[in-house]
Amino acid sequence: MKFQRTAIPDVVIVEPSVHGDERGYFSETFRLDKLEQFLGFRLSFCQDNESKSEFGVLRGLHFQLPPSAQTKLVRVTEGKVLDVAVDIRRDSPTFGKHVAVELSAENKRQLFVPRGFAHGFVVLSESAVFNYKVDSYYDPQADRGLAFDDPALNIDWILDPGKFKLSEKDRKQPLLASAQVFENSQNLYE
Ligand SMILES: Cc1cn([C@H]2C[C@H](O)[C@@H](COP(=O)(O)OP(=O)(O)O[C@H]3O[C@@H](C)C(=O)[C@@H](O)[C@H]3O)O2)c(=O)[nH]c1=O
Repeated sequence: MKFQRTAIPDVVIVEPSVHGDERGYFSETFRLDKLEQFLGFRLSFCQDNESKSEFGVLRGLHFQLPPSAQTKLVRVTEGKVLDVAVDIRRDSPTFGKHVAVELSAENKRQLFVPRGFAHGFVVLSESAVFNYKVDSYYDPQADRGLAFDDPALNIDWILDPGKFKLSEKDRKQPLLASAQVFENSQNLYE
């Protein structure tokens, strides 16, 4: 299992090892000990999620505010997506910047998205199954979002704008400038 920091170092690409043989392959898709050792802090994932979406579906950008902030470890088990994490920790040198990584069933890559980030993805294949772990339970009161097409974020979502399929909620998410964000990144993992 390999870990690779991205341009925003707190966001990490995880690449599980794949052991192929004549039967197919075997892969450890999650190792808490190795992840914690790489990160240098403890995690406690408590909920697993799965969604399936068709081509052009864009889910995001989403986050939960403290005390329900969520770390996400995300992967794709069918199809291909562009996965995006936006730093919304106001005191961070990369506030408003994002990381975009292609995740697919084929490349088996995972993205570690820490608390303090907004997260979203767009489906680039006919359909995609998206699986992820979170370390805080779903809390609708704390659920917040950001407009995926906020010019201040400048995210290249690859597809033509007319192709996006969004939920009602995601069609009216606020711009970063008016959104409630994470004011203090120091205590996010206390
Ligand atoms: C996220 C979530 C939703 N739900 C319910 C609420 C609603 O009825 C239905 C669909 O919810 P949403 O429209 O919020 O689902 P979705 O747009 O897939 O939301 C997800 O998007 C990605 C990008 C993320 O990063 C996730 O954290 C999550 O916010 O599922 C739960 O019961 N538990 C959950 O953990």
